[in-house]
Amino acid sequence: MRLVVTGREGQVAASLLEAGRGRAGVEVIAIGRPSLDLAKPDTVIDAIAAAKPDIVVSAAAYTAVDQAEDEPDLAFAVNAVGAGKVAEAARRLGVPVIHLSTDYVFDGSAAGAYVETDATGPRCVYGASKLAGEQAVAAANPRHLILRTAWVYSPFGKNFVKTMLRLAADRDEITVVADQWGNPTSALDIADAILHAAAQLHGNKGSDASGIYHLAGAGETNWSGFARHILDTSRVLGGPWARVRDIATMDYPTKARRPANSRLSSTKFASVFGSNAPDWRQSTEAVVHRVLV
Ligand SMILES: NC(=O)C1=CN([C@@H]2O[C@H](COP(=O)(O)OP(=O)(O)OC[C@H]3O[C@@H](n4cnc5c(N)ncnc54)[C@H](OP(=O)(O)O)[C@@H]3O)[C@@H](O)[C@H]2O)C=CC1
Ligand SMILES: Cc1cn([C@H]2C[C@H](O)[C@@H](COP(=O)(O)OP(=O)(O)O[C@H]3O[C@@H](C)C(=O)[C@@H](O)[C@H]3O)O2)c(=O)[nH]c1=O
Ligand SMILES: [Mg+2]
Repeated sequence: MRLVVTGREGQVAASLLEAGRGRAGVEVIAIGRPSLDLAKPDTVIDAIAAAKPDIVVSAAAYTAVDQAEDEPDLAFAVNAVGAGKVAEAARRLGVPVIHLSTDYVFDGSAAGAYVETDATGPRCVYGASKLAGEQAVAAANPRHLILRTAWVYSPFGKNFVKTMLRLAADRDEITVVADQWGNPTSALDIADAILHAAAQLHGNKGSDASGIYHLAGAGETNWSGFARHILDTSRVLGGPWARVRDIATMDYPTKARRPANSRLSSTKFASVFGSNAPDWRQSTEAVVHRVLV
């Protein structure tokens, strides 16, 4: 089974490349700029066809949440039009697409964890562009899994774990918002889940599991709790530590509005594919360990 993933150095792409190297019968190829540029739709079809996928994983995206407020056209070009082209490329080749989306499609006003049928209502440009991407993907290729995940971190690329470790190296105290709740998710776990689902899609060409799925780390926390667990883990391993002080969203002004609650229920993914992401604490510890050691 040959997976072609968009984005060469993104967290999910890098994690899939690593996971693929460790698995017999699985080959993972990453394609990205300049041969595949989501902002240039006419590059997409040829770049994906040339890579000869059995399954396409659409992981590349414009992910700079605050910057997107100033560049809505580019965010939509990449996350909506570009994503749709990736799904179309897969359809033309007769293969499924697994497309990554986000908790930021929700407005955050729900009391509990969001399920796939809950109403969306993005509060920021990034979230709106990703929601438009979901719709473009579903319209372009009937064989699609749209995996909404959240708060992704990994040993690769830029993420909150690395930011906290960097800040702790030269500060005694870090202030972090404690009123936005969600599910930190390791890209290493996302890669495992994608390979698991891809094997079922590939082995079972007729069955239709197409649709939206939530896939996020088990358990829940807020950004402050996440920061504290990152730094407490680091301290045990002899890495940097700082005190984490809880603040409110209004004390940490940002261009983009983020949902106060973006917890995702991963029950549907578990029941259809028989696998789930582990608890966020355990996966955080594994990633902090890899970043430090
Ligand atoms: N990060 C997170 O917290 C979350 C992410 N997601 C979604 O999961 C997916 C994977 O995220 P993650 O791995 O963290 O993303 P990253 O931000 O780590 O990587 C994004 C990738 O997209 C590539 N990219 C950006 N613009 C273009 C373009 N115009 N053409 C081609 N490639 C482009 C980047 O390439 P380059 O390296 O050249 O810049 C990079 O490889 C995305 O769809 C994202 O929206 C969902 C929830 C949470
Ligand atoms: C660095 C920092 C952030 N924060 C806050 C800001 C924000 O509310 C929260 C997380 O900060 P970030 O900049 O990592 O958040 P953000 O870039 O919004 O993360 C999001 O990225 C996109 C791609 C997604 O799809 C989402 O699931 C989510 O992971 O923590 C602090 O309170 N203190 C700090 O020192
Ligand atoms: Mg990996």
